[in-house]
Parts: sequence; structure tokens; C-alpha cells
Amino acid sequence: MNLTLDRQSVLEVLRPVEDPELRKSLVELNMIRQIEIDTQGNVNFTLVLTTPACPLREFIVEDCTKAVKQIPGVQAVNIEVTAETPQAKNSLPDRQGIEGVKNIIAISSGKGGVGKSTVAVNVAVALAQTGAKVGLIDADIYGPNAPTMLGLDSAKVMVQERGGQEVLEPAFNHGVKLVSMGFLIEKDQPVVWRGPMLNGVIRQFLYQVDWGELDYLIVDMPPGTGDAQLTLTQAVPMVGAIIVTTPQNVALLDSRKGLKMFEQMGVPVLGIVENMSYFIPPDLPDRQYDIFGSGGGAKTSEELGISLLGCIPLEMSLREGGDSGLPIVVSNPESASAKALVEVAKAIAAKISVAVLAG
Ligand SMILES: Nc1ncnc2c1ncn2[C@@H]1O[C@H](COP(=O)(O)OP(=O)(O)OP(=O)(O)O)[C@@H](O)[C@H]1O
Repeated sequence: MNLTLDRQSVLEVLRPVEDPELRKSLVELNMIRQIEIDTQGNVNFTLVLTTPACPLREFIVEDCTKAVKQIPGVQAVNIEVTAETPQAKNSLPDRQGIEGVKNIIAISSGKGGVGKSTVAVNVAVALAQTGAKVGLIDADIYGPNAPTMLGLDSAKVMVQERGGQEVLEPAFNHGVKLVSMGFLIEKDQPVVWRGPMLNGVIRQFLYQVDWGELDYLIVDMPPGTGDAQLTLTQAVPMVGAIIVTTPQNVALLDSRKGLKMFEQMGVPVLGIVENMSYFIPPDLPDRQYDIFGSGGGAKTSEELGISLLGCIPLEMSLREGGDSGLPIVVSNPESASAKALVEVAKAIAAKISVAVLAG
């Protein structure tokens, strides 16, 4: 190759560099922009990733740098990394998207108490920490605990008048906008939701909230596969669903209706998160006890052909973080569970990019 130091050559050497997730050329994906070369031989350009939570950011930057250095005369390569989250298909014939919201993701579980809300809240905060714009709908009618977990226990959703319509102003903390069933019901009061009433609230949470611009809107689904779940999956075009399970329940996943419901609704299941995978004692943080056996999540995910996005340990500080309104990814980012949750958030973001861009 006869290369001279110009923009064309920069594009030429970058063309074989692929996004490892999307397996397509960065140049073809229009991820390389604003190439500038100064008289000293410094090459500057912008690399536009498909998510600020890109797990392979460093590798891509390294690959680009190596490629550009092949051109004779290059002194230094300076890459400014930014991100533009791709927009999922915004409307289907029977489903209406939410203006300004790029990707809607369901976090679901077959059973209650497996840690679905813990995962939803920490994934939301972890995505926000990378710079993404994130909203969370706590649609768990039986245990709306996202407000507590986000330190928004005493928050109220404000109603604003806009263009003759009432819109809810979401609560906000740790970088995440939140609406919750918990804001609408009295604490410690048992709630009996009748179908139409529940559907009304869910529709309001989707369409009558001032969400603004969001890269990701995470829906903490009620456990199981009842009416509320159907309403939610039928109402909006969801880019995908994540299933949270525990080692004890993971083997039951394939027979559970959850997976089938999403499939039937045309919502791809992007992956499984195994929670409470192993126990880390607080006084011996280097130890790991596989109380429920090991490898169940990996085996089931292989059998089902669905990715295992991560395994979260059972750690006391994770529960304490939830109870005190400081999610573990904020209060103790060095803990094993926080690190695992950050990896899960990145894996989800990568899966979404692939689902949207690779079809
Ligand atoms: N990996 C973990 N380590 C320690 N505690 C955890 C872990 N995951 C969840 N918990 C705790 O278990 C309890 C239940 O978790 P969570 O509320 O997230 O579950 P859920 O599936 O959303 O439950 P529900 O269906 O009742 O809403 C909480 O007290 C939470 O702090």
C-alpha cells in the first residue's frame, strides 16, 4: 500500500478495523468523524461509539491507533471518544414509541424476590455513570422498591400542565429519572389493582411523563407473566428483555412462561443475569462460596441459546446499599457485586447496539 498522510489514507487504514461487537467496519458504520491532520503529522479524529457504556472502548481505540500509525509520517494519534446511542425502531404498526426515548428495555423475572429491582436500579445507575441518559419505570406493583433503592423514598411525582395535557415530572437521583408505583400508593397499604386501572397507570408512566431525551428507558417489570406484563410488552416497541434469575431457579427458565411471552410478543430476550450466584462473606472478601452449586446459569444459557450477561454474588453490602438508598455501584464500586453489575450494564448496552444496528 502506498500511503501518503492524508484523510483518505486514514480512512483506508481504518476501514479493516471492526467494531468487535457489531463485526462491521468502523468506517462503514460512520463511527470515524472529523479527521484532521496538522503539519507536524498529528492525526486527530473523533470515534463515535454506539453507547457510552461500550465495554471494548480501550480495545477499539488501541486498534485505531495502531492502524493509523502504519501511515508514514504520523507523529501522534489523538482520538476523541464520544457516543451516539442508536435509536431502536420507534414504532410498529400496533405499538407506539415514546418521543425522545431511544431504547426501551424490560427487566423481568419469572419469580419475585430474585433481585430484579436490585439489578434494574444498579444497571440504570451504572449506565448513567458512563454518561448515558437513563430513565427507570418501576412497574412492580407488589413491591415497588426502586424509590427506596435510589434514595427517593420521600419524593413525589409532580404533575405539570403542558399543552393542555397533564404530564408527570419524574423524580431524579444518582443520574436516573424515576417514576414508580410507590409514588402513587400509601406506604404499607395493601393495593388491589384492578386490570383497567393498572393499564391506565402503566400507559401514563410510558406516555405522560416528561422523560426528555433518553438513551435507555429501563422498565422494572412486575414478576411473572400476568396482565401487567402483557400490557407493557404490547404497549411500546421494546428493544429487548433481560431475565433475572437465581441459581435455584435458573434450570426452570426454559419451562417458565416469561421467555415464551417475550418471544410471542416479538421482543428479543437479550440475556440472562444470574443473581446471588455465590456468597462472599463480608469478613473474608477474598472467599467465595458456591452455596447453590456453580455453573447453572452458564449451562442453561447455552441450552437456551441466550447469553449469560453476568453473575452477581450474594453480598451483604449489596442489600445494605439498596436499603439505604445508595446503590452499590455508587457506595462501593470496588466490591465484587458492583463490578459485576457494571459489567452487566455494559453487556446490556452492547447487546442493544447489536440488536438495533445489526438487525
Ligand atoms: N446479590 C445480592 N446480595 C445481597 N442481597 C441481595 C442481592 N440481590 C438482591 N438482594 C436483596 O434481596 C431483596 C430482594 O431483592 P429485590 O427487591 O431486588 O428483588 P425483586 O426480584 O425485585 O423482588 P420483588 O419481586 O419482591 O420486587 C432485597 O432486600 C435486596 O437488597
